Amino acid sequence: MGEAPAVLVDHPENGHSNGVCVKSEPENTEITVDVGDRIFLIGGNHERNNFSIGVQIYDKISNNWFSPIVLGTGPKPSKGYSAFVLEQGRILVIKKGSPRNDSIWFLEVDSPYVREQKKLLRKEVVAWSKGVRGNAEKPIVISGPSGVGKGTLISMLMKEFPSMFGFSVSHTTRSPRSMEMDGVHYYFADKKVMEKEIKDGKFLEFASVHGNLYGTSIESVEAVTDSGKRCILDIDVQGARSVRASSLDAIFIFVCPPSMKELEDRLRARGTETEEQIQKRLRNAEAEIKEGISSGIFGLILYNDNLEECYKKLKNLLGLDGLAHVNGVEIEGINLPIEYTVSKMEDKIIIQETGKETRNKIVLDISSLNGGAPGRTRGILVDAIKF
Ligand SMILES: Nc1nc2c(ncn2[C@@H]2O[C@H](COP(=O)(O)OP(=O)(O)O)[C@@H](O)[C@H]2O)c(=O)[nH]1
Ligand SMILES: Nc1ncnc2c1ncn2[C@@H]1O[C@H](COP(=O)(O)OP(=O)(O)O)[C@@H](O)[C@H]1O
Repeated sequence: MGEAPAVLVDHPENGHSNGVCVKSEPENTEITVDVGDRIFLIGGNHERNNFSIGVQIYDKISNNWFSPIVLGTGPKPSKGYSAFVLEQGRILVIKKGSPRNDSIWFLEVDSPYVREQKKLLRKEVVAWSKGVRGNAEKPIVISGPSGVGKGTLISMLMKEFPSMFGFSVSHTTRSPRSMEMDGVHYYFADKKVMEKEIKDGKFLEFASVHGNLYGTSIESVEAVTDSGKRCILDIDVQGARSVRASSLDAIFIFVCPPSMKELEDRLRARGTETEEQIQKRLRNAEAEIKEGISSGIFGLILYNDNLEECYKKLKNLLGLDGLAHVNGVEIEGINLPIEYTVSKMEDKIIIQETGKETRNKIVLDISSLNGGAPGRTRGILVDAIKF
């Protein structure tokens, strides 16, 4: 490997590290990407092993090839690749013929993380990070009036996806219900102790709800995140407002009842509150629903009429059934067509199906990427257009 490859790089802005479009031939098992003084060869016969594609670097100044340390779990070899150089020292790699949860990857070549690792390891370093659609891994805040079914929906989600979700256990000064366990449903706290901890900055948010103090400790959320799970918070509208103003980048779902009468029936049927408590909850419900719908805090509103249908919709919103609504368009994962051309226009990657009468166009919006190696790169928005 003593010379530069016959480059299939199309670089109208030669020498710039941003916005360079690289074309891939349909069946290229490798791709070269030009970034400043370097050419990155991704894939090809230089695979690290069968499990992850390899990366080689050609240094234009010294005319030398070398192998960097490749951090992270990279993509498996594929039938072909397309690649684009993005800002912040990363290369977007689109894999051909891959399952939809494995088609978009980022090779970080000069990101802050890679620069830090280079310093630490005193070697050339690149790092893989898988691209994740939308906000798939953000914590989920679920609010709604008492008795609407938040707890029921959350239990269903945790039961079906036990390794995926973790519940943020709140603190409360209310008394436990007969089936509730300390540390599982709530931390049942003494008011004075909880107030002191709030003062000490241990809480992400807190609120007085139906006459009791409730709050989410920072520790509760961190414990879930540390275990690698996606955190679910069941908190009231005031709490949701505080979380929105905090640094926690969450998605906000508000659950509405089909009617006030149905809400009342559910609360009574649950049989966990006294008549007085039920009346208080119902009085508060109207204001909560009004605020939930009109405050702009909640990006997603669910109507819990038929439980199964509502649960299905919830899974759909969270992308758990392979379907997700993005800008009102329903599409299935990032399922790339078999034959396509790919191009980049500013912050959008346009993948256009070829060779068929009905051609699908998929647009990946990469304008608000976040995260990255050593974790996932999040924030890809996907839109699909049929024409
Ligand atoms: N702000 C805030 N609200 C919470 C927290 N934990 C629970 N809540 C809310 O407090 C309200 C009462 O909860 P709970 O006593 O369990 O009664 P339920 O809603 O009738 O099941 C609900 O709206 C919960 O969403 C919390 O940590 N912070
Ligand atoms: N869609 C639904 N249809 C009928 N009953 C429901 C539905 N969703 C929940 N329930 C019932 O309503 C009651 C209140 O639900 P729960 O999950 O405790 O509400 P929340 O946590 O919002 O206070 C429970 O007895 C639950 O079984």
